[in-house]
Amino acid sequence: MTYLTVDAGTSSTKVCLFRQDGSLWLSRSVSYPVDRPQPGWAEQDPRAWWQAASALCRALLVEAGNPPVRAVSLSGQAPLCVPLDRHGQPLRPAILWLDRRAAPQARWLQEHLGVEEAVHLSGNVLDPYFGGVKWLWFRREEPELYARTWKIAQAQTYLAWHLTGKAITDPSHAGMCSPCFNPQTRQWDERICELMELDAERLPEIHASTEIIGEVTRRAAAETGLKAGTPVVCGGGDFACACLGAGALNPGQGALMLGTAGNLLVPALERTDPRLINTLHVTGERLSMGGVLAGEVITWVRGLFGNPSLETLEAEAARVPPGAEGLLFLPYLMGERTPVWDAQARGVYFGISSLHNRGHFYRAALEGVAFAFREITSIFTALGRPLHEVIILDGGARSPLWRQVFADVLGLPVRWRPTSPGTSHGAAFLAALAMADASTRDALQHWLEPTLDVFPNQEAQPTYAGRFAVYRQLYGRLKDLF
Ligand SMILES: Nc1ncnc2c1ncn2[C@@H]1O[C@H](COP(=O)(O)OP(=O)(O)O)[C@@H](O)[C@H]1O
Ligand SMILES: O=C(CO)[C@@H](O)[C@H](O)COP(=O)(O)O
Repeated sequence: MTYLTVDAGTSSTKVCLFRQDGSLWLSRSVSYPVDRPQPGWAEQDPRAWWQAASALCRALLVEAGNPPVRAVSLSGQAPLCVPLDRHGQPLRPAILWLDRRAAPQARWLQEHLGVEEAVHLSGNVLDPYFGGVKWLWFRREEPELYARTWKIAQAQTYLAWHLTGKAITDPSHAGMCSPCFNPQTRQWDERICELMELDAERLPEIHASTEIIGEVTRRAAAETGLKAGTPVVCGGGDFACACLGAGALNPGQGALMLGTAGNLLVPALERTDPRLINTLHVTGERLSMGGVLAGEVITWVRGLFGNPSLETLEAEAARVPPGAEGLLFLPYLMGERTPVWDAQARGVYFGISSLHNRGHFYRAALEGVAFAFREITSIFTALGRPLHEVIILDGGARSPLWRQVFADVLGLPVRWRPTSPGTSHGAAFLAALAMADASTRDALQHWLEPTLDVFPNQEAQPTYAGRFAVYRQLYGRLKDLF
């Protein structure tokens, strides 16, 4: 028996096949672009997710010799605006989590709902990043399309619809759709939807992440090679599945997910803080995270230099000393979320001199993302939950230099599981829980391989402390100029 996972990420869709003991059997992905029709906008064709998912399922099942699949589990990027018509067809390109076009709608909500009330009700500030704010842009700016909308989906909803014909989501996704979700009732907040003149009927049903939401239909079976009737498990946001898949279960542990986005995730905080993103975990408890731009920064810097290989860039950056000889990078290429919540902010290379070469620019980019996370670790410390270690996972975690930079900048051990598929591992474990093959979260420990660890290099600490002090001041001094 196997579990099959589908993860619709920002840069690619990944399909993985796991054995029932949790070990990875096969994993494949198909990449697609992010479209940027205007500055600050980011869109994607949702059909690319299903085309990739169905083709990968077929290929993987053939490659594995068509093993029985016990359940399929889903994860995806969020929060998005993906309006679907009655036939499940996308009415426009998906508005991605990266997209900050809804700044005027965030301002309208600040005036008519108020930030304090939004934080009180949903745990989160009012920013164009959040799903509900994006939905308000859609309803106001594209009323004809809104009138034809059956459901406003997430990537997970869209995959689930193709597999089962049902439009669902889960609390980890819904919590990112502030201010339209109430974490107390774990349902859409109808009062706020009414204020926004948004019809709550057009939102997907919320199910627990470990719930079986349906079965693979005959049509989906023909498209994917899965057997009709295979159970489909709800799953969760890629960030929440990453936190589970990292095995970050104990106080003092944080999961550092490095996809296009970077998320530093901590479950079960006693109190939330609006500088962070606050949602619910796939396990049902609270989940708080710092969210910054990560892999997108790498893709961008590579592109600037004509797309040399990551190995070449990494080797050049490794020859540059910690602190990049005075070159500092603010990674706010698409505005920034935590902790500054500023859609207008932009990236900055600061302190450029004629000494600096490509290796310096690459190293400064790696260090800039790590500094952004050091701001987040200091918030967790202030909340009484200091981190003692981070477990790093997903695309960017494959970089040995970045793992060392994180250890040095955060001053924490950085642990990594080389063969774990990160986010998808968490989604697969949700399938095991849903099928009652695992009964408690502790069973996850048996699924996870030992970590490969890096520790802070003491010699780098004074340099990074000094550079972080400058990093912290930079945004404050520049923010009125963006
Ligand atoms: N060796 C590496 N060093 C740094 N970044 C990397 C490396 N390998 C992949 N990445 C980054 O990881 C991201 C892809 O990770 P992935 O987990 O697949 O993301 P997503 O879920 O957003 O599709 C890309 O943005 C890429 O730049
Ligand atoms: O916005 C968030 C949460 O901070 C992201 O986790 C998105 O869900 C995108 O994830 P990736 O596609 O980068 O993995």
